[in-house]
Amino acid sequence: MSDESRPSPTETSAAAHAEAPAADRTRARAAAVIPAAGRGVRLGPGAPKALRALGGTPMLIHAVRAMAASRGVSLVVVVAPPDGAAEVKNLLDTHALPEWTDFLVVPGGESRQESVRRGLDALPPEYAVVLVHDAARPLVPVDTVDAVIDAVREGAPAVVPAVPLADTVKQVEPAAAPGEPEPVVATPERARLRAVQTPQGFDRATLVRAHETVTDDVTDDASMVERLGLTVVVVPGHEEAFKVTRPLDLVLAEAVLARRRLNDGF
Ligand SMILES: Nc1ccn([C@@H]2O[C@H](COP(=O)(O)OP(=O)(O)OP(=O)(O)O)[C@@H](O)[C@H]2O)c(=O)n1
Ligand SMILES: C[C@](O)(CO)[C@H](O)COP(=O)(O)O
Repeated sequence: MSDESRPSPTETSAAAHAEAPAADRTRARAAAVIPAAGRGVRLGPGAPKALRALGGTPMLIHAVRAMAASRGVSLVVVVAPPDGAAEVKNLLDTHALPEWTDFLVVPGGESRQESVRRGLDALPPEYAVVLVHDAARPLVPVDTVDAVIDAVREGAPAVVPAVPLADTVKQVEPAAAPGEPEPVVATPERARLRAVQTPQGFDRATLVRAHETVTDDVTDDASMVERLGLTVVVVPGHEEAFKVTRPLDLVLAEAVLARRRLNDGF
């Protein structure tokens, strides 16, 4: 479908989707929630991080395309910066996106957790599988997205893509006062640690329950499911699914994109 004929994200209708049996996740349709409402303070001054350009295209559009590239994803819900929903709708209307995916835009909240919850609240009922993907991970390959969906469809309540660590990690005691040292209290066995990426995939009912139950601040959605006492399954992540957090990450992302364009003959 051309950009001109694709329905506006505001016009996308939940009724357009067929009902999937709640108990059968093997063929369940997946929706991706993309929290994109962060400021990007660690990236430095400028527009909200998701709206900053990567290879001339907003980072958010890369992230949306990464989700929509999967045939398993039939709805993408973008959680926009609170005052940026109109701009995000306009971006989705004016960039080429796969025709098999519908789009919704909702305003975000004060924290990532709150933004994800708002995205969940906007989901039409027929989606039994939900991915949560950071706008700040614009270059995740489609194979990683598909692996996460497959693992949820096979019955895991929660799935995270993860990679081994290159650095040794130390646990420290917080400094007693600013400028004071942070003594090391432990060195976890590196071979048992993983750096966790997104998209994280969930049985929808489980993720909704996790967000209703866990109210304290956490840094990812899977940890909320862990707190329910459920098992979170790990699938292989990908080095290109890194999070753009600091300025150097943007340099790396530009390089990865340039390499892809070279390989694709653009
Ligand atoms: N209130 C918030 C905060 C974060 N996010 C999203 O959560 C993802 C991961 O967060 P992070 O990389 O920490 O982004 P920021 O919060 O923007 O970064 P910073 O902490 O540097 O400001 C990002 O896609 C970000 O847009 C969100 O939707 N709503
Ligand atoms: C969800 C996440 O990307 C998993 O690694 C990460 O925890 C987000 O952390 P942030 O501090 O909100 O960037």
